Amino acid sequence: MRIIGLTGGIASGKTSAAHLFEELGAAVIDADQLAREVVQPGEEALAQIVASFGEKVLNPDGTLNRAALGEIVFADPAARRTLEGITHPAIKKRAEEKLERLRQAGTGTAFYVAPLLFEAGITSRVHEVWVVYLDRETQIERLMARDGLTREAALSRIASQMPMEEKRKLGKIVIDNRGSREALEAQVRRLWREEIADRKPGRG
Ligand SMILES: CC(C)(COP(=O)(O)OP(=O)(O)OC[C@H]1O[C@@H](n2cnc3c(N)ncnc32)[C@H](O)[C@@H]1O)[C@@H](O)C(=O)NCCC(=O)NCCS
Ligand SMILES: Nc1ncnc2c1ncn2[C@@H]1O[C@H](COP(=O)(O)OP(=O)(O)OP(=O)(O)O)[C@@H](O)[C@H]1O
Repeated sequence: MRIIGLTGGIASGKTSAAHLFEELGAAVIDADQLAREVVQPGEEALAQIVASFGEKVLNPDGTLNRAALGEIVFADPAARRTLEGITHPAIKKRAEEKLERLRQAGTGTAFYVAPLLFEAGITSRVHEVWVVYLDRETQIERLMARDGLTREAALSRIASQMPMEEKRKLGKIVIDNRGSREALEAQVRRLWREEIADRKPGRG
């Protein structure tokens, strides 16, 4: 099974691109989604987060208060590393399980969508890396609009990741998402045809 790592900066359009590949028939595993699964009530990672950050990162119903935890970790690199030390092993384990299931199902190509593919050193687990690229100003605008963040909060999230210009240089393929949604879709369709369907007929 060929595993393509799909990465890019925050709000670059990874999820949007992945959905388009999925519509074309690709298998997709999304690290952000796994990150949500591993902190559900009852999961070991949630207990560890509470032990490290206190009850203030919980909602009254016992679920993780993501906004409260986000405010802490995107303002404090040491706190972010603590959180990553808890969540990343659990995310990686779950990703391996999902990849194994896809492999057993005879999947040809799977996308592993992960914002921190380079930062977390997961590149060795994928066969190639594709990067969704965006210029900084559009990135700030889309991030503020999607998450309702102030410019300052958006900038601190962006600063917690490897700069987009660096990520761009590391991609085997760069998907340019500065343009419209239609332009993104056109690139995805072309890549699907040229890089996946024509190379390996059949499902993803
Ligand atoms: C801090 C948390 C609770 C904030 O939750 P929130 O719902 O606001 O954001 P969400 O999880 O949807 O992430 C949005 C984007 O933030 C960026 N981001 C998330 N975690 C990190 C991080 N540790 N470092 C840098 N950027 C990050 C990514 O680009 C991600 O796509 C959450 O992001 C989290 O648990 N992060 C730690 C786990 C992690 O590293 N996830 C990234 C996938 S491996
Ligand atoms: N070409 C585009 N034109 C306009 N808006 C777009 C375009 N592509 C994506 N968006 C919007 O930009 C925002 C970020 O896109 P998306 O959520 O796909 O990014 P992401 O890389 O998965 O982000 P994150 O790292 O935070 O998970 C979303 O609100 C999405 O709808």
